[in-house]
Amino acid sequence: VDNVKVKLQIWDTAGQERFRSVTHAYYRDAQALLLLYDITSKTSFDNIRAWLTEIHEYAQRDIVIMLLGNKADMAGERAIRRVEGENLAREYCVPFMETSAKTGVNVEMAFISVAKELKRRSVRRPDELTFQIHQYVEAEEPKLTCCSYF
Ligand SMILES: Nc1nc2c(ncn2[C@@H]2O[C@H](COP(=O)(O)OP(=O)(O)OP(=O)(O)O)[C@@H](O)[C@H]2O)c(=O)[nH]1
Repeated sequence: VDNVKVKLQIWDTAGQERFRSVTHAYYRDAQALLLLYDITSKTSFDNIRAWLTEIHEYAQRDIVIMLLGNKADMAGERAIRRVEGENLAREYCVPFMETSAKTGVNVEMAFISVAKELKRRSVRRPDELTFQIHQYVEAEEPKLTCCSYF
């Protein structure tokens, strides 16, 4: 990323409620979290609030979080409007985008955004323009604004 090597070790944790007690161990020391819901599933969207509350409690305070509405390729079966994802993200002050693991849309963008933000936090030169994940994502997703939940 911008001539700096950023190595990501990616863990895919179980989203199901019955594994909730063990997932703390996975993200307790994580530097970044991609929190996904399925745009065709209201239940998965509704679960995001519980995840965000839990992350707030157990994760590192300066964790980089990104909310992703996945299965964007299934717009015909959409249960959650894009604006609902945007509003939730705004409420918790996290960047948001819709992705598709099937078509790949925004997948690279999501990882690059996180990598850039992690790089910004670890490498700071006085003359360097400060990268801000929200500004970077907002350039792509102009409707986002930020507050300070995390
Ligand atoms: N059409 C479509 N299907 C997807 C997409 N992403 C995942 N799927 C499908 O959705 C199903 C569930 O995907 P998983 O990756 O197992 O979901 P998960 O959230 O990791 O599941 P848990 O680990 O149980 O929490 C699989 O059948 C995937 O092929 C997507 O972007 N588009």
